[in-house]
Amino acid sequence: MIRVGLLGCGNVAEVIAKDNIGFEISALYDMDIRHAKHLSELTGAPAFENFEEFLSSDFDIVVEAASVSAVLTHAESVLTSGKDMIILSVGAFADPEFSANIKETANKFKRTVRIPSGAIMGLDNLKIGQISDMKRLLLRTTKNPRSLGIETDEKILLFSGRADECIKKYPKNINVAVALEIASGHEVDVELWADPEADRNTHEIFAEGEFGEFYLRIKNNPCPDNPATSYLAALSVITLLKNLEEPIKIGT
Ligand SMILES: NC(=O)C1=CN([C@@H]2O[C@H](COP(=O)(O)OP(=O)(O)OC[C@H]3O[C@@H](n4cnc5c(N)ncnc54)[C@H](O)[C@@H]3O)[C@@H](O)[C@H]2O)C=CC1
Ligand SMILES: O=C([O-])CC(=O)C(=O)O
Repeated sequence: MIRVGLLGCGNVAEVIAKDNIGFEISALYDMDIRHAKHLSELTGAPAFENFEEFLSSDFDIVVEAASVSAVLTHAESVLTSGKDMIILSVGAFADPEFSANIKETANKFKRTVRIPSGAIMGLDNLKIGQISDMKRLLLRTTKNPRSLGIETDEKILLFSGRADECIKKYPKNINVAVALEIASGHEVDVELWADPEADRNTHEIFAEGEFGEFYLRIKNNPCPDNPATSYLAALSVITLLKNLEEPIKIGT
């Protein structure tokens, strides 16, 4: 059975820890030790205060559900320690230097970094953008102002521009845009809306290219303890782990 070390023991990690299908939680690390200890009580896995001790303990793969800054700080040492990694805070890859360095390190140490589809769908076949022309790719995300850390009585456009700029301003809310960029191999335009009427996190994807046209809208239920994060993001990681060692892979 795959043994998982959780980097980040918040809201997504708790869903993963509770629904461990085909894998076991073997180590826990969070910069807030209380969060790691809470999951330790649920899973029986040890909670580490020191990142190096966490990393050298006995498990196969680090599942990151922490923050963009945690990825920037720790991803390289995870790979050099000989462990694979699943990265949910994919916004870190908007930094081209970091991205190139992780690719080089993963190659050198023969490790794999997997980026789950997270809070969106449709990512698999948008990869065709890597080999065929795509002339429009837009992500329109709408969340409740509370999730975005602001207050407003009316629906407002908070950001319109490139994904790599948006993730700098909203690192906890728009990782999906960077996932779209990596999958499609194209720049993504982003609109981020705050809507006080929104009780779900909605992502709309508009794509147009050599293949034809594509529109997708997903209305995500929020996670129980963090309305900014969609429940789907946790399900996506669990499903990725469940299928990790399957010999037949589905999806592009
Ligand atoms: N790719 C995607 O589609 C999605 C990505 N996300 C991202 O996943 C991550 C986890 O989300 P949630 O569980 O809802 O967040 P959360 O805020 O509930 O939990 C994050 C946990 O990580 C810990 N943490 C943060 N920075 C850390 C660091 N540098 N070192 C160690 N621990 C650290 C925090 O103390 C907290 O316990 C967030 O970065 C979020 O933006 C969330 C939803 C969708
Ligand atoms: O959970 C979501 O709907 C999207 C999200 O927070 C992110 O991409 O960072």
